[in-house]
Amino acid sequence: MRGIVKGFPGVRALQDMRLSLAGGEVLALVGENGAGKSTLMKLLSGIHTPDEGEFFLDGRRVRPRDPRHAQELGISIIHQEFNLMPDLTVAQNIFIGREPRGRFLLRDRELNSRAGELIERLGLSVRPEQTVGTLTVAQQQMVEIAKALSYDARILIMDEPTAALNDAEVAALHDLIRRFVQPDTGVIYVSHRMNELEAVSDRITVIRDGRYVDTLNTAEATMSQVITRMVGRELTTDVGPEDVREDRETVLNVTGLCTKSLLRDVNLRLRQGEILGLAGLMGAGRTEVARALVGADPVTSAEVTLRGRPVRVSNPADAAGHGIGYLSEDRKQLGLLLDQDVSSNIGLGSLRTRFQSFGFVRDKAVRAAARESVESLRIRTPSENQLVKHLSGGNQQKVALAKWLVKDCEILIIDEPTRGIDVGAKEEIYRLLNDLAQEGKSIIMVSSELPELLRMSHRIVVMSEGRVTGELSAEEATQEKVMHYATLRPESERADAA
Ligand SMILES: Nc1ncnc2c1ncn2[C@@H]1O[C@H](COP(=O)(O)OP(=O)(O)OP(=O)(O)O)[C@@H](O)[C@H]1O
Repeated sequence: MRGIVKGFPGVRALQDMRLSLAGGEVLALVGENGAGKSTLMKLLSGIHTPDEGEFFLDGRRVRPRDPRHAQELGISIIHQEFNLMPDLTVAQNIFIGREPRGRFLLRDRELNSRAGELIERLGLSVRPEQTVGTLTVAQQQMVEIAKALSYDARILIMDEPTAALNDAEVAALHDLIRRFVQPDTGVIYVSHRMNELEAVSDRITVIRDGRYVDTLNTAEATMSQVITRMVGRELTTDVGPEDVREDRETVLNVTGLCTKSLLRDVNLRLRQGEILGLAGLMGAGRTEVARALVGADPVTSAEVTLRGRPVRVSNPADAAGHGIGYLSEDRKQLGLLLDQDVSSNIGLGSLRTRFQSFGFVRDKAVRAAARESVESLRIRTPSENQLVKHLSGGNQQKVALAKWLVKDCEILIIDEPTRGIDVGAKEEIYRLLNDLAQEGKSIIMVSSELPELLRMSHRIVVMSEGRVTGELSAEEATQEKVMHYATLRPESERADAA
């Protein structure tokens, strides 16, 4: 691709952009939130059309008109949010819209056998007749890959494919990518996770502010070179938790938290000014704890006290009323109003408490607070008046976080706060969280990125299969110790103790 220009109203998303993918390679595409990665990939896969620029495939000039045309050219894209039908089987999803004709039973048998071949070729751990809705996120992603392959894709684009995967699943995905790459196929891998680039890519193309910056050979590059090119400045990564005194008041105390589906007898204590990390593998129950605490899911039993006083939190609005903020891990449910502007979204949660006097909303104050957040979190937007739906994924996440930072909560429960957020902005968020803790706010942070938890938490509570299996202070916590507790089967632990 060369000379690519793409604009949206008020935004120059890409200018004079270029990119080349060789046969047999995995090319990583990196850049800050809003740098233009998704836009570039959407041009390549025919979702948007460029204002200017040329595409060449095997030296021949092409122009993907629409997604179907791109697919015919052998270009497939797997988005962060999958395009799968949960009620259909794996085989039906792979061949959706292309089912063989003929009698129903025969048709299903042929579908299953064709899907079976694909699955075997890729060595996937799913069966053709499984219903997609019952699969894990990692397995659903495998179905997406099988689907892309069934179109004889030669170029496979993966947009942040590991955002919802655990370490073992990431390794399995990287294996799969390696198997997919043949001399005449290639993969473009968009990710914010620097350590994965080293593991999976051959070359790394860096873009910044919609422009091409550089392409490096992964084997020869250091990650700090990549990061410096990405953010255009040196990054300091020295923040970590400041000490919290042991004698600080307990703000939130939870005992015997149980839910119907998963949680068994969870006990948690959160002190003032503390960042408490919640660790565990996917499905361990971390998100369930967060949701139960803010009343987003029903609990079967729990005793919750806030500064020693028993409280009952029956829904997230209730929680907010008690000064408990909750940032969901789910992008689609971040609590953003996509059709409203950045400023309204940031101010929304605090209208009554911060931005209202004599019944009038102080619009100027809301805008000033929004501008401050835009600056401190480096939210990439033409102004605070831009509609949130026009922001890139990572920038939407920042707006969601800003909403809670502005609201001035006593307790902040944040689930995967830096998912999809670029390295530079991560540092800003860590700094802000630390400042909040210093001011005496208390934070529960759920994250599947262990290095992030180890760096940020004063204490780490580890869960497995719906129970708390261990607790580690910042001094004693290591990756190995956390993993030990995270993989402990609570039953066997009890057997050990006996
Ligand atoms: N439909 C649209 N209308 C207006 N602006 C848009 C639209 N789509 C993208 N943009 C803008 O184009 C720029 C590039 O966005 P893009 O989604 O490509 O970034 P990205 O590099 O993928 O970011 P992230 O890492 O956050 O996913 C951003 O400033 C974004 O706000």
